[in-house]
Amino acid sequence: MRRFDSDRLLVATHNRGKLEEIAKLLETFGIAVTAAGEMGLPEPVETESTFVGNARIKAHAAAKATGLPALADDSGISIDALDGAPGVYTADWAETPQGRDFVMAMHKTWALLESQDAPLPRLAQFRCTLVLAWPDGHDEVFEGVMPGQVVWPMRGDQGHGYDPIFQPDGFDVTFGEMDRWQKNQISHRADAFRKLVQGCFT
Ligand SMILES: O=c1nc[nH]c2c1ncn2[C@H]1C[C@H](O)[C@@H](COP(=O)(O)OP(=O)(O)OP(=O)(O)O)O1
Ligand SMILES: [Mg+2]
Repeated sequence: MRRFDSDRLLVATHNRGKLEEIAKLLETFGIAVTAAGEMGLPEPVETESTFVGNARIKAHAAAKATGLPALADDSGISIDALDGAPGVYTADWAETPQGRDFVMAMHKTWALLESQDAPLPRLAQFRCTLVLAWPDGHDEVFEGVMPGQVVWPMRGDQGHGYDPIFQPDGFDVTFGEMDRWQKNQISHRADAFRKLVQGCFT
């Protein structure tokens, strides 16, 4: 495993909610973040059907374009009663001609569960795959998971994406109701970051 040895890391995401969480997670280790958007890097098309495949596309595109190591996060929610959907397509379910609409996507998700009469609790996992890529093509992969359930109605406005309908195991609040930095200590992203830090920063 290759060690990352700098006080600044390029993060290949165009999602502001994710970026804030990642910046906070890295701050703990004295690492500042540069976002791909700030460097004018384009958002690559995510053509793979796995989290790791799409994280690799994003991380390697940014590393190649800049000559710097780059970190990408591909994530999503997998719902048991929907055979793991939306999964890799979590962001796609929110796409509209006007941009992403997560409220619409959450309605769609719940309506689908209702139409299938899915039993309660509606078990689900948030997953996060991190890829740290170097310009020479080498990379490291780390995966995190947070089990929980999809709930309705939507609750809370603290987070981003599908946070208002995801209640993590062991809590009676949704990610959307949780203090953002508390979420950031227990989430799928935090789980993957713990492994990244163990593998590459220490
Ligand atoms: O902690 C989370 N809390 C709520 N929702 C979340 C979370 N983590 C991922 N999600 C959802 C929304 C996101 O849109 C999609 C991931 O899609 P994904 O392609 O990995 O990210 P993205 O397109 O938003 O940004 P980018 O690819 O530039 O990193 O899953
Ligand atoms: Mg994306």
